[in-house]
Amino acid sequence: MSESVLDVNHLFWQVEGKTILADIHFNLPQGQMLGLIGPNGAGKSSLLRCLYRYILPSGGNIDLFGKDLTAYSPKALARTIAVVQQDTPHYFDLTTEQLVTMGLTPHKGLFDATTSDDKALIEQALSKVGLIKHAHQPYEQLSGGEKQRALIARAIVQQPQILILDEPTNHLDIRYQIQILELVASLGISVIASIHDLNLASAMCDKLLLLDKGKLIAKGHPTQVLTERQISDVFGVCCEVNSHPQHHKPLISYFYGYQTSNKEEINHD
Ligand SMILES: Nc1ncnc2c1ncn2[C@@H]1O[C@H](COP(=O)(O)OP(=O)(O)OP(=O)(O)O)[C@@H](O)[C@H]1O
Repeated sequence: MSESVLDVNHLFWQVEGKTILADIHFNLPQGQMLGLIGPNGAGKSSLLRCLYRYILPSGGNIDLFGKDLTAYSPKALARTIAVVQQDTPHYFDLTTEQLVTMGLTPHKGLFDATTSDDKALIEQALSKVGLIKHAHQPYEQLSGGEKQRALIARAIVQQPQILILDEPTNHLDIRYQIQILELVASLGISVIASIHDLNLASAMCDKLLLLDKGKLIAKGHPTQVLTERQISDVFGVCCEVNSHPQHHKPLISYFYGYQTSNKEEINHD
């Protein structure tokens, strides 16, 4: 069995008297891609924010390579974990290439110059995400999907051991959704990503965590988590789950007609 890089034990987060995360426990095995799924407001971003130490949990603990997350210096943490957040931040005055170069920061001293190896790494990362042609364009001029890909290139340049992605595919067209997640999987590093598209999560992830109202409802292989019953209970939709013809993991077909049944309910009231 592969070694665990991240261990989360009995994690709680309360804010303003509300429990946002309750008793979350899981681990991330070395080299695996773990998908975080659940409806809006389930707590996915909050959990990821705890993992990259943006939020200090109210209880429980997070171990990174067997050491408490709070014991890491900011620089050591940045060398270990790269994060691509859900909302694209603003980087005025930077070209795409300069943004991607920022990935080197945790590996550099204050006066260290960019070496030819660094330049090759940056060019490779830009090429992997299909942005070579945009290298000298201002980052702010990029489309939403291009910005997302630039942030992934920056994370690649950061050479982390763990990559945390909060809805990495939300601005991407279907080709780039598949391509970027395949690229991330091919890096061979451990990944935890929140993903709204359950079929994409099924195809791309080794294991899934299903969250609802801050609680962990299910965890395991996609076939254990993506059952018709669980999808109906948590997302409130009817579906049929079959085996995907290529990867044989769950393929979900959704049924429609919720608006009609809502109207009927409203009329009955
Ligand atoms: N700083 C905060 N203060 C108060 N409530 C918060 C805070 N951060 C998150 N929440 C609440 O915690 C709940 C979970 O939010 P979170 O963003 O983690 O959900 P999510 O699963 O990522 O949702 P989505 O799929 O819509 O992005 C929401 O009800 C949100 O309003």
